Amino acid sequence: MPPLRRSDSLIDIDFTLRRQFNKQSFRPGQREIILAALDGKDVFVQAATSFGKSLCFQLPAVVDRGITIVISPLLSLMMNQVSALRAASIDARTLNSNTPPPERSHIFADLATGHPHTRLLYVTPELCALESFRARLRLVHEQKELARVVVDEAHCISEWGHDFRRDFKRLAWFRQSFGSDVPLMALTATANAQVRGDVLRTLGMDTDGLKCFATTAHRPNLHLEVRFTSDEANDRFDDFVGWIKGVYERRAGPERLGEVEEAGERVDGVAGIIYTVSRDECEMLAAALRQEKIGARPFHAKLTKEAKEATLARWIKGEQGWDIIVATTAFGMGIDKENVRFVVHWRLPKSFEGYYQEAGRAGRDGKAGYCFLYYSREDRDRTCSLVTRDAARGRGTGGEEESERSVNGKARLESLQRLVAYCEDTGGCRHAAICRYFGEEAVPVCDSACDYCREPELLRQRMKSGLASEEWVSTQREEGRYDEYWSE
Ligand SMILES: Nc1ncnc2c1ncn2[C@@H]1O[C@H](COP(=O)(O)OP(=O)(O)OP(=O)(O)O)[C@@H](O)[C@H]1O
Repeated sequence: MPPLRRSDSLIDIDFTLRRQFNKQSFRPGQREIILAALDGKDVFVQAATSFGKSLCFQLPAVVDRGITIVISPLLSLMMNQVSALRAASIDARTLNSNTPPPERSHIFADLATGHPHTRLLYVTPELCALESFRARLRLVHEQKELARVVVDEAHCISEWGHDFRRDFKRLAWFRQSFGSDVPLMALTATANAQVRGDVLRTLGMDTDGLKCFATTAHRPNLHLEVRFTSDEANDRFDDFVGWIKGVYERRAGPERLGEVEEAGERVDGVAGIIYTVSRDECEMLAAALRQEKIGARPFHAKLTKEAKEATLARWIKGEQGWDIIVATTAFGMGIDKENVRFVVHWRLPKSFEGYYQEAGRAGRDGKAGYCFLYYSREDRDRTCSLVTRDAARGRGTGGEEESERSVNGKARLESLQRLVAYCEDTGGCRHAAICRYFGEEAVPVCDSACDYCREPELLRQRMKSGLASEEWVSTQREEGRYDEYWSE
């Protein structure tokens, strides 16, 4: 039996938006998605980073009867969302490895009533694979109180995606167990046609009743640029310090200072993220920037939970000295700070999707965000050897796992190659290249928001003078210089 629904959701949603979510109006597309969900449809949402996808399942969860289960790949992402919802007096909770025992008991007792008070329960895909948890959900379903199942970052389902996670595939269980009684919603910012097809098939959403919403991946407020470099030039640090100090100087100048002070900001209060690939580089770079009196702090998986939480909280608050996070990719999806003004990729990321997800942390308030990526051919070879090594890891495991890994390895390598081609392409708009990558036919309007559209000739010159020649790089490669160079 399908869960009971409220019938007056049309009236409810504007009121709920203002009262519980403290937002004045829906962004384009949100209302339609929310109404389709409230209508009991399966919904697939593909929308650019910062579109406001979370509201599309959070609001129905508040308006509808029953509990909404949200499956998410990252603990930090779940914790951020749960604390924001609880601050808005919405009964949201999370069950994961960090959940304290009393909270865990509370959630289990709540589910055991069959009529849970919890509106949204965030869980990991691993938990959904456990029989004990499944039994609890069956009980809630029997009471017609399982309102919806949401799969966030749904691209993790597909081995053709850059973030494939085996346990996401097992989410097929929901449709197999509950049929169309329990509507599903899957959301992602980064899926190509193949990944999309996999998500829909795996979850059993590929039916006539499905409502698909896809918006462009284009983020017109992101200024995209590739900065070319080489091992020999080794000039990233000076280049970045020159750039950020230039930004501070302009903010301190007569034209901008009044505006900066009026907004209650500091001249050097420019929030940003620098992505590095290794822990050592992350630590060293943050320390070197602090030596230059730039407020940079490291963030990587080996820091204690307390250190990470403190760093994140101070950066989000915009405290002096905590302006820039220097991070490994441990700091990625789900970071929702609205005034991040720049994202720098210190080295070539491992995938096209990863790059665009991370760049998408900039400019979430709709104002300009600067995204530049330092690209060298030596890094290209290092990253390629890393991705190839990762792909080889599953060899010999046999069966389904081996075949998944081999597909995923191939997909990752392909994605990296497309990113390399993007970096070395000096013949067209960056925004258009990104939209093409995600399978869009329409060409976005760039309005000088990329290095090509601003100064195509300069871009070509910069590439010519900035990169090492292929001959040089291949000699180095043959000598094994790029092997085993990075440890994450
Ligand atoms: N209707 C709205 N009015 C104002 N702000 C909104 C609205 N909807 C969402 N937002 C805000 O937009 C920001 C981005 O939303 P959200 O985190 O859901 O993005 P997302 O689409 O999941 O992006 P990503 O894929 O990058 O994580 C949040 O701060 C959210 O509060």
